[in-house]
Amino acid sequence: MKSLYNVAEIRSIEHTMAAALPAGTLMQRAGEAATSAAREMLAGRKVLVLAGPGNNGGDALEVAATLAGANTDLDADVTVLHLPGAVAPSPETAQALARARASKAHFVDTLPLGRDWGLIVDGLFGIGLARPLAGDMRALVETINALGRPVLALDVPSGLDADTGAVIGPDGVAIHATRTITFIADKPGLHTYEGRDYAGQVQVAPLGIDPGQRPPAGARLNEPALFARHLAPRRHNSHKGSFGDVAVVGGAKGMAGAPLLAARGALFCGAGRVFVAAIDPVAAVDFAQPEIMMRDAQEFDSGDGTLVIGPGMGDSVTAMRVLFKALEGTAPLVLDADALNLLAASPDLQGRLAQRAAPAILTPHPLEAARLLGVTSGVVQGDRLAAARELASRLNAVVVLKGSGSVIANATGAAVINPTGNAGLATAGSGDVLAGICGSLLAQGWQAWEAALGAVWVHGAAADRLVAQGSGPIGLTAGELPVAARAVFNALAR
Ligand SMILES: NC(=O)C1=CN([C@@H]2O[C@H](COP(=O)(O)OP(=O)(O)OC[C@H]3O[C@@H](n4cnc5c(N)ncnc54)[C@H](OP(=O)(O)O)[C@@H]3O)[C@@H](O)[C@H]2O)[C@@H](O)CC1
Ligand SMILES: Nc1ncnc2c1ncn2[C@@H]1O[C@H](COP(=O)(O)OP(=O)(O)O)[C@@H](O)[C@H]1O
Ligand SMILES: [K+]
Repeated sequence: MKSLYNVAEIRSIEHTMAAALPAGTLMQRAGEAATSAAREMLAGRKVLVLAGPGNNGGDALEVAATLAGANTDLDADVTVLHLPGAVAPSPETAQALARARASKAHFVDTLPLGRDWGLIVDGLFGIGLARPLAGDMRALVETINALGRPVLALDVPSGLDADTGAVIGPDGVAIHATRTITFIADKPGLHTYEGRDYAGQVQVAPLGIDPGQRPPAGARLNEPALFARHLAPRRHNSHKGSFGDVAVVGGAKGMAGAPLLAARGALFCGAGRVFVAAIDPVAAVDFAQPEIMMRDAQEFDSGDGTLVIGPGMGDSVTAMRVLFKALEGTAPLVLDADALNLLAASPDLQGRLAQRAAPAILTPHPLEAARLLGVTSGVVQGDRLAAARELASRLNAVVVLKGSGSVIANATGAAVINPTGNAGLATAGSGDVLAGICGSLLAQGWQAWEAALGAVWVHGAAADRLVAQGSGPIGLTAGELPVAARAVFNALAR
């Protein structure tokens, strides 16, 4: 299981472990693990080690001491930019400083000129960063980022909030790492919002702490194991009725494509029968996808089928009426796009949703989530896990808060961050496809929680597959996703 621990949880594990080990052991282990990572990354002799005032700086000093130690086979030329704080360092950091001072590393207090570093080790700040980087520290981070050299961040890229993935701001800066070696356990902020861009490749160094002995984490990374029980080869003796009906409700004038994309998402991920119930019907058939049955939303009765409601739906009286009827009914629901905006404008509809017994998945992007919560999208992005959990609990639904590192949360407070997907998905219509995939899995009998996890994982993996094949990220189109999702899904089911 890929657990994600927040700073309070990490501190508590650290506290327990430190009490059971000789002083300084954890920092020495952090230094050893980081040194191995540094050796793998070296792209030249010259190494710059940035050592800040706290224990993150202590880790960096351990790395410097080992890379430039008497026993090393490396011919590294190590420079330590040491930036001690006003208060005395912890005993373990003081010990690391003494070791680094006794090594061949040379110490400086301003950044040397030149840009030919074979590696930069970022040990400025870790999980103890308490406020935005300012003054000289800010200028240093900006200069380091402008050098464009390989950077190994220790624990967390300095300036990034390990809980939220936000650069600590307002208008903050953070180190852009090539790779982050994070200690004790993985952290949510490395995988969502700005975290993926700043952390680069993430490696976990457990420091000898047995994952089995850690308390349960508040969040985790999405992986097929979380929805694997629904992944089974199809029985020979099956028919289209075995895989459920999906009806996509949407498509106001000028937005007919959105429900078609959702319908294709549903079809290519295995729903038995797929309908589009259009608010403003424009075509009797989708010639590119004639399997999709076209209906008029005002007359359509979906029976027990799953409803995906919202793509391109608009905010007309008809749209409102159709949404109201859906909330009154007992069908499993996926609420997306305009359905979420209509919901945000109506506390009555929100109350009805919260009281439904049938499953519901909501797929807001950050602005839709902000409207539902009555805050700005900045507030939502500032703590994506909290926003997704709050929405899920208020509306008694599974919530997918979309964007880099989508967060899936449920009403009991569970939160999962999705690692698949890439910026190729930042294109109109990709969210519609996701909503359709969610509906498809619900229609095939998946529980809402697992349907959301599976759909988000497959949707992201489809985009990753397209990029690997050269069809993106630039210019990847939403219409390519359903076929790629089918390939991903079948590979999983096998
Ligand atoms: N303990 C252990 O067993 C282990 C710990 N480990 C390592 O320790 C790291 C946590 O260490 P930490 O708690 O010392 O915090 P850290 O991130 O170094 O920063 C705190 C310092 O920064 C300062 N400061 C904060 N914000 C600032 C700002 N904006 N601008 C300027 N200064 C600012 C703050 O000063 P103050 O706020 O008090 O003024 C304080 O001096 C963790 O990420 C991991 O790398 C590993 O070795 C594993 C074992
Ligand atoms: N940088 C990114 N990394 C991963 N996924 C992304 C990224 N940008 C967008 N996405 C995904 O793409 C989809 C976009 O959905 P949405 O914003 O609703 O767009 P639209 O309404 O145009 O379809 C979501 O699933 C979102 O998580
Ligand atoms: K750091």
